Amino acid sequence: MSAQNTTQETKQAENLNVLTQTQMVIKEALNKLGFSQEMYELLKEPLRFITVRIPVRMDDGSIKVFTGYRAQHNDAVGPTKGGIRFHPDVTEDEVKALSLWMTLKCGIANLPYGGGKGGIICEPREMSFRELERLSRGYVRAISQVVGPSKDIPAPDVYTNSQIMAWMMDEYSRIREHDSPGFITGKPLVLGGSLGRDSATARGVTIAIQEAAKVKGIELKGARVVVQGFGNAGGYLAKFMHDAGAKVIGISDAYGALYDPNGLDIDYLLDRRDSFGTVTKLFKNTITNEELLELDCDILVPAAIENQITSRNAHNIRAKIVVEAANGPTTIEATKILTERGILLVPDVLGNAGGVIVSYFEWVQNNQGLYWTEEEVDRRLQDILVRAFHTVYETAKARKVDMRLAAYMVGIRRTAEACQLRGWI
Ligand SMILES: NC(=O)c1ccc[n+]([C@@H]2O[C@H](COP(=O)([O-])OP(=O)(O)OC[C@H]3O[C@@H](n4cnc5c(N)ncnc54)[C@H](O)[C@@H]3O)[C@@H](O)[C@H]2O)c1
Repeated sequence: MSAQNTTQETKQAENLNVLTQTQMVIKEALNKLGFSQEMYELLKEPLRFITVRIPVRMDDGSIKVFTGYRAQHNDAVGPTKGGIRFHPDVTEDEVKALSLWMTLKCGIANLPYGGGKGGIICEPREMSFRELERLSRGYVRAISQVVGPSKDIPAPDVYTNSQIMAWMMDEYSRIREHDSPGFITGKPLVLGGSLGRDSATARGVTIAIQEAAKVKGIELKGARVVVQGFGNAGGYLAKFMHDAGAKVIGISDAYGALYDPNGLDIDYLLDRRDSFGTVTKLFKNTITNEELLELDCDILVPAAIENQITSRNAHNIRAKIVVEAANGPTTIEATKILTERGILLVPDVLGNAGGVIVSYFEWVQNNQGLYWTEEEVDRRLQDILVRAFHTVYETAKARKVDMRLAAYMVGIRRTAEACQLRGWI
């Protein structure tokens, strides 16, 4: 058998379905915590999942019908919470997996929420501003019965932003006939957004990197950092790393990657980036995303999409720390390989929880009508994430499990207990 065949078979054998991968780890986490098989049966899928059809009048006068989803994983702890993704590759399983991850994040950060998530199959990069507005409003009309400030609270995700949140909030407020800022988070500041929400995910990733670097004895000043994805999460993160004195030697977007062993000019790249996080198209000397991931560096941050580190390339990763800003960038198989190789992996449900934590702060501020300073937001975020990092890290050590399984154990426990206390299981 040729080496090429073996690689292909390994790839085929590896489970790349994000939902079934997540279910496997949830099952193991519940087992380790001593919960029953029935608990797994309840938590392996969202409690509620709806599919909607959204007719949109396009600029040329035609009508296009889009498919959207909303998943509500579990509301035993409180209302469900999670972003809305606009992407051509959105699938039912992806939205479900994303909602399960939101439950885990809220559990790790101790927020009074369960997980939710939404998505629309569309190509926003090819739609006009007005078409995007009509699609956003149409989605809210389609899901308005099952969402709300004390039911299910959406937020931004891939290819959605504060403008889209503003349209959605406006549509919901019109339907309900009263102002409802607490319906959605990630809003512009003048519409009840929170200071620090835009950069919250990257701030959280930065805190996780700082704690992981301490554990690994790596000095952040001068550390070589590679970031895959240059959108909301990756762009801010590259900037924060640069400002902390680290050397950002590689960044990428959907079209390619840039590499400079002496450090890239992040401010310049952010300046030239478009609203979809694209910048590499402007350059000739690009490398591929695959090459980027295997660069010699201290800290690697996948901040784009799923299944980027798999059994195919995990042996070639040269970073000492991998912090997942994206959701689901590393497969279960690759997690094992990285852990065996002594690479410290900070999993998504911990690494990128900063987004939902500051979304929670935004919702709290909307509910109380009293707004906080950016310093207060940052201080509270720091407190929660430092505690969460060490809880997960200590669990991994004490239970002799990898960081992902430890994070799942910490994250799922509260929801499982709440289901028991409510008498559901
Ligand atoms: N924004 C948040 O608050 C938040 C919170 C938690 C998790 N996340 C996760 O972080 C990741 C990125 O989200 P974002 O909000 O920064 O999205 P974004 O839309 O702002 O940016 C996405 C970036 O990824 C790049 N990209 C897209 N497809 C790619 C591919 N195939 N290969 C390489 N790069 C690709 C894009 O070019 C862009 O630079 C997602 O997994 C998202 O779920 C985001």
